[in-house]
Amino acid sequence: MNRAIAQAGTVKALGAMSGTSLDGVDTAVIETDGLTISGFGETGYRAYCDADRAVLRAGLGQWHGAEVEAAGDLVTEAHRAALSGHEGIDLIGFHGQTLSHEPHGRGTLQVGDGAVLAQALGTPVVWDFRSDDIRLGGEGAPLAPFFHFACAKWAGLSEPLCFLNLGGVGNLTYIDPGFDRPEAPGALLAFDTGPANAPIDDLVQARLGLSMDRDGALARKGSVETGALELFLAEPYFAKMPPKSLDRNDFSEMIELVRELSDADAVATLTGMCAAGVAQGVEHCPVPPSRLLVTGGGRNNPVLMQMLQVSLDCPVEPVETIGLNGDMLEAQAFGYLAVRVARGLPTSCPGTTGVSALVGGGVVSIPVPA
Ligand SMILES: Nc1ncnc2c1ncn2[C@@H]1O[C@H](COP(=O)(O)OP(=O)(O)OP(=O)(O)O)[C@@H](O)[C@H]1O
Ligand SMILES: CC(=O)N[C@H]1[C@@H]2OC[C@@H](O2)[C@@H](O)[C@@H]1O[C@H](C)C(=O)O
Repeated sequence: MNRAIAQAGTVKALGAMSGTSLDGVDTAVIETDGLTISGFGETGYRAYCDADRAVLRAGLGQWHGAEVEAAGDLVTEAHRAALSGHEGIDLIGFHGQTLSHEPHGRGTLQVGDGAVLAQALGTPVVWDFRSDDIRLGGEGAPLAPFFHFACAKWAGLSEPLCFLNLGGVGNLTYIDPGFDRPEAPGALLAFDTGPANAPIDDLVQARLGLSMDRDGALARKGSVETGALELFLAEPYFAKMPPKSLDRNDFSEMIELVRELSDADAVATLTGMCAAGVAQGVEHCPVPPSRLLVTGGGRNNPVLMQMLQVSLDCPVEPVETIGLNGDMLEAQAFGYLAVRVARGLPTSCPGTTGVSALVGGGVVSIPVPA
């Protein structure tokens, strides 16, 4: 019996995440028993080249067909390369690449084949983390909150706080570390706050051939167009109570709201929309958070971080402030969640996805000896 699938003890899990920004594959080792974090190990990053990104972009919003197949093959191969070479791994947590997400419609689609990876790498792989949650009426996302809870415990935090991921999409996790289990009612509240970097990336790519507004250089020169911001916040999503989640392109019409603006004003306005979505989301927290710990690439954007700081009454800091690696938190999360799935522990609850009951969904693929 594989150690990681046994019912106790700390194991070395290797997590992998390819997120909605389509920037590349993050990999990270985490030592855990599925409850507490014992340590963080080596990390890796394999960037997608422009040709890779074009294949993935062609699959966005699709559910079937040649573009989905091509994206899936690319993701599997990219992960086979990225996950090779790590020593002494007991279990792999493979998220795959989300192409489409419509939890109360067609469901959710993450491409990449964990069974192929298990066989190629000779290591058990946990994958397809979101489907069971949706089958039980949940949003299927966000799933990192159970890991954020473990991180808060690892850091010895005791006051209610929030983790905020600023990737292509933003997601917020409210945590009350006073509880001893993430699934305890009241321990967690989580949801997607709105678009984060995806619309900014898409606009600067289309207008300027840039992959991002690096360091907020453009936003710094621009001004937020308040009319567009008000139209954005009038979107029904923001009045909706959690649970709620988003597809990467749910707000792609935002680009229309800034079409007539200069590059700097358009980027500043999209950045302001991201911050406004977060500020609106924090209002849902049961008590005001003592601090907001920011992870994901958006924490590197000083203009966005400043907009968040002036919008909130608590300190807004990168997760590095408490010794975490904001580039790798999602990869670590799927290593952590993989151990939980393998050991029959929940990975989502009503407070994080609106699922009707605790669920620890996922497929465990075991390599067949040659
Ligand atoms: N120095 C920087 N300045 C501004 N933005 C940055 C910087 N570094 C990264 N970013 C932004 O962060 C994005 C990547 O963030 P991240 O890797 O967390 O996204 P992801 O994990 O793919 O998305 P998600 O969490 O939604 O799945 C980039 O596409 C870019 O927009
Ligand atoms: C369907 C899907 O892949 N959603 C992603 C996306 O990217 C950020 C946000 O929206 C979050 O809800 C989720 O990913 C993170 C890893 C999560 O599940 O916690």
